[in-house]
Amino acid sequence: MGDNAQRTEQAARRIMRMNAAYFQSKVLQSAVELGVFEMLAAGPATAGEICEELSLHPRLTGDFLDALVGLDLLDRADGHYTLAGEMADLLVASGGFYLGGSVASHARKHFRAWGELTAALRDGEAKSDIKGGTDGFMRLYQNPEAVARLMDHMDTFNRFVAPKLAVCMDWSGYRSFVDIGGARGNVASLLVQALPGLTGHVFDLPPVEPLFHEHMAKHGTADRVRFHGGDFLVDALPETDVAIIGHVLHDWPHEYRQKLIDRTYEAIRPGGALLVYDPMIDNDRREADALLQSLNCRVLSSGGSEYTVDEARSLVEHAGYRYDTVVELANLNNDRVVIARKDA
Ligand SMILES: C[S@@+](CC[C@H](N)C(=O)[O-])C[C@H]1O[C@@H](n2cnc3c(N)ncnc32)[C@H](O)[C@@H]1O
Repeated sequence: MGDNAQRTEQAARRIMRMNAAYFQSKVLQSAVELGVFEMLAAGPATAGEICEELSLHPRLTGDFLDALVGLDLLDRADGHYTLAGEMADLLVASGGFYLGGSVASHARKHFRAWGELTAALRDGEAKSDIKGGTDGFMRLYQNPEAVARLMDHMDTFNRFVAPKLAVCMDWSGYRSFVDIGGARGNVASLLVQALPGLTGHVFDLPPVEPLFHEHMAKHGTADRVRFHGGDFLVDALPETDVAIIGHVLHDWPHEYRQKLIDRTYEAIRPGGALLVYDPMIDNDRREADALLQSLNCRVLSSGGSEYTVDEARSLVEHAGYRYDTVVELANLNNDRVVIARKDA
């Protein structure tokens, strides 16, 4: 084959891989939804046993299970399927670190919304039933199953953020922080454990409070972190040395982002700091991951999008902060944290 033909074939292969990348996502999501990993965590099983236990159709079961073997999620020996190791362990709810909540959230919410990307690109509308904003979250909090999925999904990502926030700046002069939109307090809880001198506050919508208390009790941090219920665009934020806003700004249009950052400036004591983290876009707008993440925000919430580091800088400077630095967290979704200072 000539060079040209080879290049064409390689390009075609790349396109076709991209085109069918969702096959893998859907096999993974169905395996989680059907409970394949939970069942095999209890012990090996044959295709027939899995088919019967999970009420699958015999015609599809073999290909489905063997595809999971091909994707290194299951093993097969002597006609019995077992979990393949570390990746499969992350999909078993009773294991330490569980990614199944996040996978389920993608199956139910993200995948449907992304299915309408073409329409969204034309009409600019979010394609999930929860379109973001305070009302969107309040509607979501009426559905306990959806809330549980959202909390699991958020904690999947933020559990790797907290240890990095603990070392991204010198906290020694600070005694308190407030995590604004801090949900059930996972970041706050991990942060007070990493930084023993610190008192934490979480500010979130009132329906989150019971989930917060449950989470603090589970993690033994109830005496170190306090919950404040309210609307962060309207109600007074607690006075603090450090404010954290993570995975929040990308749900909101520019004017609301600015309003929230302005409000933190009022709440932070002179000499304090603001930490903003999100999967920010590089200033050159070339990194595909953050840009795809931005489209994800746009199909899920009206007015949501990722933003560049320069845009974050301009938000904090406009509020009166001194921009300090940006730190790459190199975590699951490549968050960047912008650190801004309020002069003493
Ligand atoms: C995507 S989550 C981010 C959670 C957490 N900061 C993290 O990094 O995983 C957004 C949070 O903002 C909260 N939120 C949304 N609108 C709010 C509002 N108007 N006032 C207070 N909290 C709000 C939601 O309840 C939710 O917990």
